[in-house]
Amino acid sequence: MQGIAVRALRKEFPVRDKGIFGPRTTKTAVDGLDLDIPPGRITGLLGLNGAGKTTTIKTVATLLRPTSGSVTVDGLGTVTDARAVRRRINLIAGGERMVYTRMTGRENLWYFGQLYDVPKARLRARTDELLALVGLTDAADTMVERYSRGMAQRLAIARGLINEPAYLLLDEPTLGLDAPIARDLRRVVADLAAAGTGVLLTSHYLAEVEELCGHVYVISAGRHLAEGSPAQLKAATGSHRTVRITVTNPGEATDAAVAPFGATTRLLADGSQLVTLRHPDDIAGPLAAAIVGAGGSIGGLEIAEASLEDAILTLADTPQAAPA
Ligand SMILES: Nc1ncnc2c1ncn2[C@@H]1O[C@H](COP(=O)(O)OP(=O)(O)OP(=O)(O)O)[C@@H](O)[C@H]1O
Repeated sequence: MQGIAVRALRKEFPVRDKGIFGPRTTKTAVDGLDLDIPPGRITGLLGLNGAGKTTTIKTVATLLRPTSGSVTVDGLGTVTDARAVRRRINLIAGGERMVYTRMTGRENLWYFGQLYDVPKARLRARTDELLALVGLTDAADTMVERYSRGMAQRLAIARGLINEPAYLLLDEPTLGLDAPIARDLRRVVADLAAAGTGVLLTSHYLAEVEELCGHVYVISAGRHLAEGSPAQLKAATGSHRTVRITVTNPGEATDAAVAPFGATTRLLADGSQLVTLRHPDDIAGPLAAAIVGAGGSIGGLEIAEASLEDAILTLADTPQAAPA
């Protein structure tokens, strides 16, 4: 069976409630999750802070053992066949650099390549390819302790690709990266997925998720909340477009004309008036016509499409999103 299959995954951590002498309890970080990460698709995993995303990714990466339930990668269990699973996957976590500072960039890739059993003949070429891919060719023989934060993070991305993983696990991969490098990384990830790599992505940058992901799971308190393509999630939550119209000659007639649409108006510092309307339909035309009909002069019109961010915020606000 191809793909990563997460089935009824549950992960509890032992915790002490009030300091180290407090009573022992357990914290349930993941509470019965089912996820499918097929080859060739970028699958998003979204949720607010503490929803259980990192715990899920670490469990898929064989770094944590499930309390119950299972994770399989191409049919191989992450507990029973951990070694074989590790050859098929790799993890890039934006917050952690996961590279050695007392080695050069090239030495790091060489070292990790050997850990992943990349054949030596292939490793030399692969190292050069990856250093070029992340823009570190010139810094290849510099100690990582002299790298900037962004350079170290780019090296961590190259490290994550060293074994040409069939599945790539990305936990906030663009966290703290400069915009052009983040954009390059997104392109690399999209190309890898187009070539057949299965990707699991968590990111707080919802525009990034919207751009890349074919399917998104939304979780809350370790449980499944919603899933679908970004377009389906937006439709399901009834996310609204926002229309903003600037009127250069404000007056009561404009207020009266836009009121039936449910629009709000606000006077701006330059004396113009901003009319704002959130609506599921394409209503900018009739709204603008009503303003002009009432004698208003339009100085600007802007339509912001509904975003995945709106959809996630709507989901987070729904009662079932609250932790039980
Ligand atoms: N080792 C641990 N011991 C105890 N509790 C933990 C441990 N790791 C995670 N947790 C708890 O499990 C829950 C889920 O954490 P997790 O890091 O998986 O969430 P997340 O969705 O990745 O959050 P964020 O967006 O903040 O990174 C949180 O309440 C967290 O405090």
